[in-house]
Amino acid sequence: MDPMAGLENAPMSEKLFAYILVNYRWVFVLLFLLPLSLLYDAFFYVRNKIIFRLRSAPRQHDARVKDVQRQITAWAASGGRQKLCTARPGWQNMSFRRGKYKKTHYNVNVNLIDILEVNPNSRTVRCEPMVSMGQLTATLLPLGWTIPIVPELDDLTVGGLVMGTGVETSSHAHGLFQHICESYELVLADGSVVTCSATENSDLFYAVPWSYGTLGFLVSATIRLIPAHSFVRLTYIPCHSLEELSKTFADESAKREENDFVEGLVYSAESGVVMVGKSTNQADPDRINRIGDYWKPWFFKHVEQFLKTGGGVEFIPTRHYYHRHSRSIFWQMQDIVPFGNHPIFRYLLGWAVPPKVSLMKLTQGETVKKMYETHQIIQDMLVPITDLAGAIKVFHREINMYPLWLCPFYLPDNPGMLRPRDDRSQMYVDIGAYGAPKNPEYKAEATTRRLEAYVREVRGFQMLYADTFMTESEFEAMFDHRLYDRLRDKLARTKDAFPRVYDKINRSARD
Ligand SMILES: Cc1cc2nc3c(=O)[nH]c(=O)nc-3n(C[C@H](O)[C@H](O)[C@H](O)COP(=O)(O)OP(=O)(O)OC[C@H]3O[C@@H](n4cnc5c(N)ncnc54)[C@H](O)[C@@H]3O)c2cc1C
Ligand SMILES: NC(=O)C1=CN([C@@H]2O[C@H](COP(=O)(O)OP(=O)(O)OC[C@H]3O[C@@H](n4cnc5c(N)ncnc54)[C@H](OP(=O)(O)O)[C@@H]3O)[C@@H](O)[C@H]2O)C=CC1
Ligand SMILES: CC(C)=CCC[C@@H](C)[C@H]1CC[C@H]2C3=C(CC[C@]12C)[C@@]1(C)CC[C@H](O)C[C@@H]1CC3
Repeated sequence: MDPMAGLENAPMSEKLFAYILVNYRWVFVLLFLLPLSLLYDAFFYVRNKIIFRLRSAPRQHDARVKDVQRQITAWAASGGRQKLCTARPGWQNMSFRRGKYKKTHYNVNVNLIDILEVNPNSRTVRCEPMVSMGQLTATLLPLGWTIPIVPELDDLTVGGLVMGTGVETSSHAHGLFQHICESYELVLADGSVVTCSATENSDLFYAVPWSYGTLGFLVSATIRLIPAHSFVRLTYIPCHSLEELSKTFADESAKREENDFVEGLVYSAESGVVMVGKSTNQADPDRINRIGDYWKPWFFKHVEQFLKTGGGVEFIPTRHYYHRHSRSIFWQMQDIVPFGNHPIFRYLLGWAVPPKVSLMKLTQGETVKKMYETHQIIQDMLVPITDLAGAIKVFHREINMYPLWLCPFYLPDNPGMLRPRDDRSQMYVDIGAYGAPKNPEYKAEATTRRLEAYVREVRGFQMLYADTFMTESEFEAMFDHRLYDRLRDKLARTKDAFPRVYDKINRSARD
């Protein structure tokens, strides 16, 4: 990254400071953020153990819901002039941005952080909204269960994934995070508590995903469980042309019964590796690879080798597979600790990484933030899988940056914000771009706007944790607001209480 960009006329001392901040950020990360991250995790580990022993969470849930209701009553009693949002501070969420609205809206504390019930009979797990993916896999796997989609990264929360979205490499079979949820319990703007599912208050059930907390507060979600296996048998298929890559990826994604996981990493305009996984309890001991062990190379670097060696098969412990990109935060760690994948670093300090995304966000300061805004792209664009090759060409032209993450997902023709092209259930692919574009013409706003226009043209979607530069009418062309608006008209006080989605996610609403 060029730390001097935008500082051409600044005093020398300021330029030097910016240079150190950006290029030697790793010193601060190693000395402060890693120990802080460890302390933070250790605290919650002990806390969860105690709560689990006391079995206290289910008893406390009703009281916690009443507390959310009480806050809404207090808001109404105070005149209800401000709009409502959750009180979760902006630095804690899994996005580069913080909502400016947190400072102006009425903050409702929805601090519900426990797993309420693991029910093997109904094959469901009931979670409060702040339960994280790391917490969920740590709890469920030892019991022999898992949820069908475990979105990576560890700190993603159930609430954020329901109100936003979640996607993972099992999504070609199971859909998005919303599609594995059986019901939601919400506190609405009039203070009432409702439960919704595909058969009860179904309009609300289908309107909640992608509503970004603008229809009500989620206080619990019931999520489907499937049996967990010990290993993922992962086959690496190297591809040496765009045609081969997109065809292999689409063909493997279409095998919804056969393949439990499908993922692609694109390493250049003409090469990539498609990975196909199958859950199993039997592993060939000679081919077990515990990729999550701290001394192991970063996963995306490991996968790249298969382009040269010609493919292979490995057995990866399931939890290691779920969190395979966590240590390297996909490939963002290479910009933060440039020598983070060096064997000496891995053996000495690999056990302490990654630093928490939230703490990096909290401590990044204006200079680093500006560098990321100008020189990095963090985007996920969702397009019909039939457009994959065309989309990779567009990404190559616009950003010329690798790796790109490919994750297929099945989009059923359900009511709600996300209508598949031609109103027909079909396979989509999430193309994730995280890093510094190599195209010298890259301009954050102009380039992202061109990518957004392309995605609208092919009837795709943009993930909204990322920066969006769409106007409101472009946004409404991408997302179907009919059911959402009907619900906002129908549910008492909702329009007064909550902003519209666009008001929360557009670029000017976020710092
Ligand atoms: C029937 C049942 C009821 C429960 N009821 C409650 C309850 O009322 N309240 C409550 O709080 N919890 C409850 N739990 C969940 C319990 O708190 C979990 O065990 C806890 O969330 C994590 O367990 P652990 O770390 O001891 O798991 P372990 O199996 O010991 O952890 C496995 C590994 O995961 C790692 N790990 C642990 N947490 C994380 C994380 N967040 N991110 C990344 N890695 C992690 C650990 O370091 C360890 O290496 C319940 C679980 C069950 C099965
Ligand atoms: N693998 C993946 O699929 C990845 C997904 N993401 C994205 O990250 C986001 C999730 O991150 P996370 O940090 O967990 O969530 P956030 O705190 O970012 O929350 C996302 C949205 O959900 C709303 N929300 C959260 N909890 C509740 C609740 N209990 N009731 C009502 N509204 C709620 C928030 O409202 P408010 O603004 O009022 O707080 C916010 O608008 C999602 O948007 C997801 O798409 C990011 C990386 C990877
Ligand atoms: C798998 C999917 C769908 C998305 C993954 C997105 C993540 C790679 C990004 C989401 C939030 C991003 C942030 C950073 C890195 C990339 C993400 C984790 C930083 C940690 C980069 C360094 C900055 O100083 C702070 C950023 C916070 C958000």
